[in-house]
Amino acid sequence: MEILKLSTEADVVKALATKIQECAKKAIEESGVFRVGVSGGSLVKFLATGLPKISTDWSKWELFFCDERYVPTNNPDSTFGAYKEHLVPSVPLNESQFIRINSELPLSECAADYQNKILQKFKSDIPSFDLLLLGMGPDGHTCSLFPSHPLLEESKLLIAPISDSPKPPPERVTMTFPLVNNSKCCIFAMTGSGKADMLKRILVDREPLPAGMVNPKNGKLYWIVDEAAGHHLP
Ligand SMILES: O=C1O[C@H](COP(=O)(O)O)[C@@H](O)[C@H](O)[C@H]1O
Repeated sequence: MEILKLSTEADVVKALATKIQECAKKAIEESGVFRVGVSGGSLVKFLATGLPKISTDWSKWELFFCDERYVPTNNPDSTFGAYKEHLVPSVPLNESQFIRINSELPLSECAADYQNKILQKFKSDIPSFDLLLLGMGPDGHTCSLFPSHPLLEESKLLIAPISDSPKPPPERVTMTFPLVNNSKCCIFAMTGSGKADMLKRILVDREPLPAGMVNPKNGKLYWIVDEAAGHHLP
């Protein structure tokens, strides 16, 4: 694990974009495709600001969702909707490069359908994403994996439905730890003092909270934080 503590949010955005560019280059050279999982929340703004400045073969990108809210794309809570509005207009990505949930299916079918879409792309039992871009809520959740929730123990499903998310909206689909921790690289990016206490609990006190359970077994893990978020970190 590597922690990059940088001065400002602009520095975080730049360092994040650089790491993504490196990961994409490596993946495209090795396999001709870059498969990346994205999260929602504040990460959307970081990517919409940083990614237009990188150099990459955008046609080789396939984008998946670490978690997605079970709402139609035109709902303000939709993570795909946020990328469609804030990222897609600024980079040469087509909407078809985003592998999305079908929110017209019942929730549990929607999760199973999304898992199948991922399995078909990877053609392996437990896919290994080139990169997962993760956020952390002030309660320590990542993806839609919340503290003390039974989904933290999920061992069979790679993509699970959740209907009792403590953060609205309550219905979502999410990657589970067997999938997250099989990725080649995970990067957390966060800024602001609202994350500082939880970062200390996870990275210094090592409390077993969801974001602290991200630990790719054969991959790399980076935390990129600004001075305010990393206030309690050495
Ligand atoms: O609800 C969610 O929250 C987390 C954290 O969001 P942030 O705004 O605090 O960065 C996000 O990573 C996740 O994808 C999203 O569904």
